[in-house]
Parts: sequence; structure tokens; C-alpha cells
Amino acid sequence: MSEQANSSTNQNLRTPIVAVLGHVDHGKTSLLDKIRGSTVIEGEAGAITQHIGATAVPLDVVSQVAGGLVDPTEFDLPGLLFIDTPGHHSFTTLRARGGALADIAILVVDVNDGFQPQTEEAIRILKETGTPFVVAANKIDTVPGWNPQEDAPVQQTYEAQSDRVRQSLDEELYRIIGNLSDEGFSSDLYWRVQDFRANIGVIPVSAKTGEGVPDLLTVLMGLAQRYMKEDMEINLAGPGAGTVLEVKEEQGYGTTIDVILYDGTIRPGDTVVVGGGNDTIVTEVRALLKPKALAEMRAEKRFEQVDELRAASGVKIAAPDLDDAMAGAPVRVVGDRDVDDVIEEVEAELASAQVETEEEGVVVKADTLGSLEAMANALEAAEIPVMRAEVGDIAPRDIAVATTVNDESHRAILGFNVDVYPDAEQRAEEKGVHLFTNDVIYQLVDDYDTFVEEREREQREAVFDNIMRPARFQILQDHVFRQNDPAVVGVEVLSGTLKRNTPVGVFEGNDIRRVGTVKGIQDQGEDVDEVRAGERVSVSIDGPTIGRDVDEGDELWVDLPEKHAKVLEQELLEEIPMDEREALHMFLETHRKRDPFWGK
Ligand SMILES: Nc1nc2c(ncn2[C@@H]2O[C@H](COP(=O)(O)OP(=O)(O)OP(=O)(O)O)[C@@H](O)[C@H]2O)c(=O)[nH]1
Repeated sequence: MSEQANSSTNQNLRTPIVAVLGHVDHGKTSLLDKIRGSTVIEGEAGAITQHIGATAVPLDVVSQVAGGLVDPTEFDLPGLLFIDTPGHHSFTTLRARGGALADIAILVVDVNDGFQPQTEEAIRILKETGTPFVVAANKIDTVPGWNPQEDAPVQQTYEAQSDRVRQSLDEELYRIIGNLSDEGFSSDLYWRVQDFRANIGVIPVSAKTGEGVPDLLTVLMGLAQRYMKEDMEINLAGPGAGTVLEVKEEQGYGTTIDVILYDGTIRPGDTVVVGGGNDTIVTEVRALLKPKALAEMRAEKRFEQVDELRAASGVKIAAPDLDDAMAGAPVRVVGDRDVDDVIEEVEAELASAQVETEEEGVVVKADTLGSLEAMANALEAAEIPVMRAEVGDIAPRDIAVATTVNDESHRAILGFNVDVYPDAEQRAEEKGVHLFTNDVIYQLVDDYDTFVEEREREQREAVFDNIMRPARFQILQDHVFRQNDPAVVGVEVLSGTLKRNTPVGVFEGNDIRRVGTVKGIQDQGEDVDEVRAGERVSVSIDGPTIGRDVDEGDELWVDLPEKHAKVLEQELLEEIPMDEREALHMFLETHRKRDPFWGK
């Protein structure tokens, strides 16, 4: 039998592919379920068809659900194909010839929760891929006082609400419109949008009650028909082209690939070229599988075989040698072309998705080719160099790669939506490799940035700890408690911080004469490690004899080594207090009267 997503009269127009994105728990799955559920109903003219990884909603079903909103005679696109796995992971996976596979996206935003990190991330990805989208402002039924109208269009549902409820909802919707504007998108409630290319349509919906779902389908259908028709014109009878959605082990079939076919036709027996982790795979389709219709589904047989499949559709391909196939990789039917040309085409497409790497940088792992690319873009924008970028979980091998870098802050692995093998985790700890994993790209980049900043701060502090600090102090009159071995005198610190075990001296003709080392500091009989400007304490100084080497009333300086003075002036000036800065400047100036390049 022939399995088609299209109930179209025009064989050369394929179904537009729709992806659903949004923040966790904002209702992506529920919305897809609702679309599937509300379209199963009547089931007369056509019904939805379940594909592998996708659900096709034919035009007549859309118009049934949408009631008066859609006039089927205005349309010649066959319907809509919804990708079943929501979220931007699958969205980024789904690339087609270098662009996004999805023709349109629905960005789901919870009206109560507004924009969240993954909403923003989804928007950035949509922007990067230039994918048109609409916003489903979901969960409108949760507005306090809501009067639900099962499966009704927005207008009808609005009319059924009290002024207060309507006003509350409007406030939430305008907040979302404001958020979109912050992200650089002009948007409005969908019924006010004239040109959907210039303005994002916001559609209030409830995945729970189905309110607004007719509007959502209408807008999607209209958008596709109006602006995407040309892109949908393909040679349906030509050789199939698709993208691997998932690589899966299937009992009785071995390793299979779930593929979204976006162009042409595929049949059992076809030679196909599939992008692999190591080598490009050339194999022969053994079976094309689609889910068994619900009624006939028996536990042991989940699939039925089809003998032809046309774009756009989702299918499971069983074929030998698929173990190394990669999620996000291209699949091409060879047809009557030269197989080498097709291999070249697939490899070129893989190469275009490849991340530019440098000799020194971090290691990046991601779940799919598409997300790897998205990661690479984000890292490039953040000016983080990448040494290695691969699809797959974090394995011990990656730790080995990460240990080869010179710069400690590049000794890191950033994993997007991947797992870490337990032995890799242990190895990382042993080798001092830092692992970062997250399922929000920008969070991952942020976490890494924070780590680098923290490290730099620690390094500065370590330098700081080992650096002598400037200070000057005066021996007070009538405060000589001991002449020498060690000399014990009362002093006042004039600027800076005087610490124990620092060499001190007096300036003579713009050069410092070392007189000894401050051994101990006592503040009112208590030993202290350091003393700040303005304080008076007694200090013991190893070296000088009072009255011969230094006198009461003399000003003494910490005898800063030239190197320390240089680091302080060039790197740490911002970190030291004003009075210390002043002491440093005086110290440098005096030295530079003698030698203009001192400490430079
Ligand atoms: N009241 C109400 N609840 C909703 C609506 N849509 C979703 N929910 C609830 O919100 C929760 C999250 O919904 P999901 O559909 O799982 O959200 P999701 O975005 O797919 O979540 P992830 O797949 O985990 O990212 C569930 O408890 C849903 O029942 C809605 O329109 N109204």
C-alpha cells in the first residue's frame, strides 16, 4: 500500500513540517496531544495519520477542526506534519540541507509563567535558523474566573468571559508581546496581524480545553499557504531525502533509523546513503516501517511495513550497517544517480555542519549534529575556542582529549543534552577536567564563563597572596623600647598595610637603603599579622640599631622588590585600597626620579 501524508490534489506540493518549542512544562506535549486528540474525532473525510516521529493532519481535518475559520478551497497544501518530539533538542536535530527542517515552529509560552530561559533559547535558535513561528500563549484556562469553552475558537471563548477575566488575560498576553519585542520581534494578537512575515502572531490557547486550537491550526495553515507554498514545491516522485531523527535498536530489525523524509520518495530495496559518526554509510533499505494503526496494535507487532513513502513523512528505516548512523545526519536515496555523487553530497552536508576547531580550546559534546552546531554558534559568539566537537555522551576518551590543552581554563568539557559515563566522571575528577552539562545552551555557556571568571579571580588572589604590598610608617618620638637585636619601636602607619616579615628601608637620594626586616607587630600587647594605615602599634625590627641606622621620627618604607611593584601597578592597581595606591605611587615616583624605567 502507499503511505502518504498528503491528501492533496497537487502531487508536487508537500506538507509543511511544524515543530513545537518552548520552556519545560509550558505545555508542548499537551498541545501536540490536543491537536492529535481533537483531530482524531469525526474521522470522516480524512483522519490524522500517525507517522514515526510525526503526526500528519490533512487539510480537511484542519478545516473540520477550524470550523468556519478555514475555507479549504483557498488551500492547496496537503495539511500539516507535526513533529512529535517537542523541544529545541529535536528542533536543532532536524536540519535539512543546512537549514532547519521544520518549515514553521510553534513557540509555546505559559501565560502565567511568561518568558523563561528555554523560551529565550528557542527564540535565539529560531532567529539563527530564520524559521517563521507563531506563539501559542498557552494555559489561558488558568486565568482566575475562566469560563471554559471546550475546543472553541478564540473569539467565541473571549465573548464567554467576564470583562475582568478578559482584562487579566490581555495583561498576560501583552506581557508576552513585550517580551517578544525585547528579543527584537514585533508581534501582536494574531487577529491584528496583517503580514505574518513582519509580525509574529500570538494565539491564546489552552492545551487542556482546546480553546484557541482551531485558531492555531488556521494560522499555521494560512501562514504555510501564503508564504511557504514555493518552498513546498518538490518533485515528490524524485529520490527521497531526509534527516535522521533517532537511531534505535528494534527487536527483529537490529539498528534502525527514524527519519523525517522532506523530499521525494523512498521504497524498500532503495540504496541509501546515511551520514555516520566515522564513515558515510551506504546501505540498502530492507523495510520501511510505520506505526500500526491503534486498533490493530498488538504488543508483539508495533510496526507495519509500507512499500512506498513520500515526503513529508516520518518513517523507520530498517537496513544493515546502521549502527554508526547519527541523529541529525542526512539520508539520501541514490535513485538513478551515481552513488559517489550522493556520498559526496551527504559528506558536504555533514562538513557544513562541522564545527570549526582550534588547536587549543574546550571539548564540546552534544546529542545531535544540529545541537552541536547551535552550541558552536553560541561558543563562537562568546569567544570561547573549541578544540574538539562531537556528537555523543561524555566518555573517558573525551577526558583524555581535554587533558592535552595547555591553558587550565580550557581543560573543560561542555556537554549539551548528553550523559556522562560514570568512569568518565571519575577520570575527569582525577585529571582535573571540569565537566559542564546542561540542556540549555546559553546556561552551559554562562556556567563555563562563570567558571573561567572564578578561576581568574582565584589566580589573581594567589598572585596577590604572594605579592608584597606597599606601606610607609614613621618611628614615633620617645617610643624606642629597645635599641637593637631586635629594635622595638612605636610606629604610626602613614599609608598602606604593614605586615610581618617584610623588609623595610629608608629613602636616601631617591634610592632605598634597606635597614632590616619587620619581625613582629604588637597592638596593645597582642601579636598581630598586619596593621593598616592610621594605626599606631609597636614593631620589632631585625637589623638596625636605633640612633645609628635609623632615628626617631624617620619615615620607613616597605622595600618592595621591583617585580612586585610592577605587578601591583600593572595588574592589581584596581584591587588595592586608595592609601596603598598612594604609597605605591610615591614609592614608584621616588625610584623613577633616579631611574625612569624602574618597575616598568
Ligand atoms: N490548565 C492547563 N494545564 C496545562 C495546559 N497545558 C499543559 N498543562 C499542564 O502543564 C503541565 C506540563 O505540560 P506538558 O505538556 O507536559 O509540558 P511540556 O512543555 O511538554 O513539558 P516538557 O515535555 O517536560 O518540556 C502538565 O501538568 C499539563 O497537564 C493548559 O492549557 N491548561
